[in-house]
Amino acid sequence: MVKSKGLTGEIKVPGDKSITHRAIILGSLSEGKMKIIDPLLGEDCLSTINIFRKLGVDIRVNEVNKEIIINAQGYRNFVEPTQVLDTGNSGTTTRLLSGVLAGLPFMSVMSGDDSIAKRPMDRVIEPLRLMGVDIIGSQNNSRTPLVINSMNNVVNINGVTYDMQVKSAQVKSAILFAGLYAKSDVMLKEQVTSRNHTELMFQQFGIEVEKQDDYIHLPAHSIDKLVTTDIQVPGDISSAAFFIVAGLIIPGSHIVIRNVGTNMTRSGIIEVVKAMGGQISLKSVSDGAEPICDIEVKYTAQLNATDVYGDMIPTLIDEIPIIALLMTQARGRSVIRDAEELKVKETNRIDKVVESLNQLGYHIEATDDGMIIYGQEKESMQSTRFSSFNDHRIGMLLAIANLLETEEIEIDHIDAVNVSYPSFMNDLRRLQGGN
Ligand SMILES: O=C(O)C1=C[C@@H](OP(=O)(O)O)[C@@H](O)[C@H](O)C1
Ligand SMILES: C=C(OP(=O)(O)O)C(=O)O
Repeated sequence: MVKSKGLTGEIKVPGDKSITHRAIILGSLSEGKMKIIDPLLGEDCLSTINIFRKLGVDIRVNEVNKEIIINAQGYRNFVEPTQVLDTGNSGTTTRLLSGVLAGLPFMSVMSGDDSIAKRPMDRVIEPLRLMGVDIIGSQNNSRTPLVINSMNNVVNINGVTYDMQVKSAQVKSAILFAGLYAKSDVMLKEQVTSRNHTELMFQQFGIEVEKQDDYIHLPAHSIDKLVTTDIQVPGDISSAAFFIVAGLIIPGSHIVIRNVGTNMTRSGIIEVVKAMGGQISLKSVSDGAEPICDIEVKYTAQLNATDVYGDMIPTLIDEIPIIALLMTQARGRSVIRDAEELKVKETNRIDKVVESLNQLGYHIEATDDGMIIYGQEKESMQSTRFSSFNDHRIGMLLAIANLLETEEIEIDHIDAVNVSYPSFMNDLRRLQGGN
């Protein structure tokens, strides 16, 4: 007997984190008033907002209407910050802003929390230096704090032709943001296509970024083409993922998740659920720059194992913790590979997912680039005291995993969920109550 009854009802998850960050950045760089509708107001996006406020941008948050209003004077009117810019727990803020700050005629210093201090920054420092940016980082240019300093207050950024070595949308975006100010074109090639929200939003702001053969092409002096616009943010599929999986694995569940962003570079979890035989269906709501769907899931008694690897990994990288739980419920052995990037997230998510699911009694093993999950093999829990390790996605994974247990578990540092989904526990309770 599982503890929870089925989750039922409708839900709207908060706005997409990646899209909200990019809208704050582009709205701040442009001139004029713009609105971000249904943004994520989680801690990571608030870190991005606070940094632009320190650069002098007028940004208001209306929590009631769920809007961010930016009244910007353009990047030329930014002021030199007098303090270290705090990126909190947000890798996206740190990496994307390293590209943005590169084009500003002053010195800025960025650093974040203990987790950010461990995350690799050489991946952005190296390409930015190739573009002529004066950026240094601690630990031999590999970690925060990052110091970005325009020589004699003159910005001099070159374009670059660059074949990316890491599978990372944050690195791609850092180069593209720096490339906005470049005096020659940027040509960027990815090994594997990562989320393309930066490219799509550049186009919404009037910038002619386009794919040329295998390269993303950004013309020189693109910053001068920026025209501000309002941005409607779709629901975050990475947040929806927790309820997609809960709906599939908790007996009696039937959930509709409204207005979720289903951009193909992000929606790998849908393909995984289909491959496993999960009851899921999508109904298109809008087919604009970022496609939006309602997603309906129903409890599925018979799920089959599947493997996840290669080009699929960037399309579901943040969902892997909760996909691993889904796989524990499937018949057979599932393998996740090519996912070494998980080791450099808020925590080492290969280790922390395996440790947490093992403690719950599941049979799962860590590998060098992923994990092996032996479905439907469960022993009793080793202890009821767990930790999110200050990683929001591990916290939410544990809260959903607990629904399958007869005993209540304790999750230390569950507040970590505020990074990407502040209303997560409330939404979960609401679905448990059936509305
Ligand atoms: O560009 C982005 O908004 C993000 C890209 C991904 O990181 P990487 O680019 O490091 O893979 C993802 O894990 C992160 O949550 C958000
Ligand atoms: C990895 C994540 O975010 P970031 O890299 O922005 O810290 C995440 O949200 O799971």
